[in-house]
Amino acid sequence: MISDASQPPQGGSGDYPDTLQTILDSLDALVYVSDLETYELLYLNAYGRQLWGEPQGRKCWQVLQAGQAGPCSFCTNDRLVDDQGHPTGVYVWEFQNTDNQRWYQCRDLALRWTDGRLVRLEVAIDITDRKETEEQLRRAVALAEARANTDELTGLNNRRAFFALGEQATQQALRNGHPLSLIMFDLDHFKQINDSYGHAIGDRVLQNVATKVDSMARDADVLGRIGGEEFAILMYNTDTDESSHLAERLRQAIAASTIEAAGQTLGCTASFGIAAAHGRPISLEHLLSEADHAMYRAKSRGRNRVETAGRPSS
Ligand SMILES: Nc1nc2c(ncn2[C@@H]2O[C@H](COP(=O)(O)OP(=O)(O)OP(=O)(O)O)[C@@H](O)[C@H]2O)c(=O)[nH]1
Repeated sequence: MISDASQPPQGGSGDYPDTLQTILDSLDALVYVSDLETYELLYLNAYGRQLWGEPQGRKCWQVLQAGQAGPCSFCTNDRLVDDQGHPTGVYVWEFQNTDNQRWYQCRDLALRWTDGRLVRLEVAIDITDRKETEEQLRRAVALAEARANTDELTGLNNRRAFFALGEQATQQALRNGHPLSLIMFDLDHFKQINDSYGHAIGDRVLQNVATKVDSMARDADVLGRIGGEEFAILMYNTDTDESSHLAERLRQAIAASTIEAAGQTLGCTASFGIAAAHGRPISLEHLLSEADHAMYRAKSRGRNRVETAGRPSS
């Protein structure tokens, strides 16, 4: 349409056929034309003039964007022509305007202007509302996913997430021939805390323990609350010496840690079981079962201790 015009329109002047001018000016979309080489803004419809004023021979990056000292780094001009300088067709993209911060879906096209030079025609519609809805949806999905994987009380991975992440880490360790070990622990006589002080205070004890685990484990470890008062730490690339060391430090930290509740200072201890893959093609399930047996050995040998699968008790 525009390339057929006898004169390039000059942003609302009367030298363009009235009806076409009216159509362009009544669009709820930005339409502009700029010189592909010099960036001079040759045409701006009413939508654009209302937002950015008259072009007055200025360049597109001076009028339509903010803070540009030269052609915009995100300019799509080079996508609109091929190596020989021939127009390549419509290029569609989405972009947040640097001046008014609105999001636009832009349809860009190189074409010959009335005087033969190559120009860029852009038709851009405001998609800010759609972008905001998409962003809200993305956040809601991320939140729902996080909630589905997180233990509400402690903020650690829940059992489901622990197994999902743990399975990945186990497979990876087996594939790469890396050591893998697992610490499991269960609070001692926790029922007594609930029975004596109530469930809410029991919850605070669980939160306190979770905070300790979280602060002492490494970022790469997979932590989880896998049962009521049962926790697990899967340690990638770690042998039993290292996991025993962490378990012992954790045991001591939990035993030394207290909370103030009901006018009293409350503490608890935990019993630990450790198992390691030792290069065996072992499943996470199997590893957990070995750690569980070791943990029950710790319970039966007096609690508040660490036992390792396949090693005699010390
Ligand atoms: N406060 C609270 N208690 C929980 C939660 N989940 C499980 N429990 C309690 O944890 C207690 C576990 O009791 P038991 O399995 O008998 O174990 P225990 O008393 O710790 O004894 P041992 O494991 O043998 O040392 C029960 O009283 C459960 O109600 C929870 O989310 N919050």
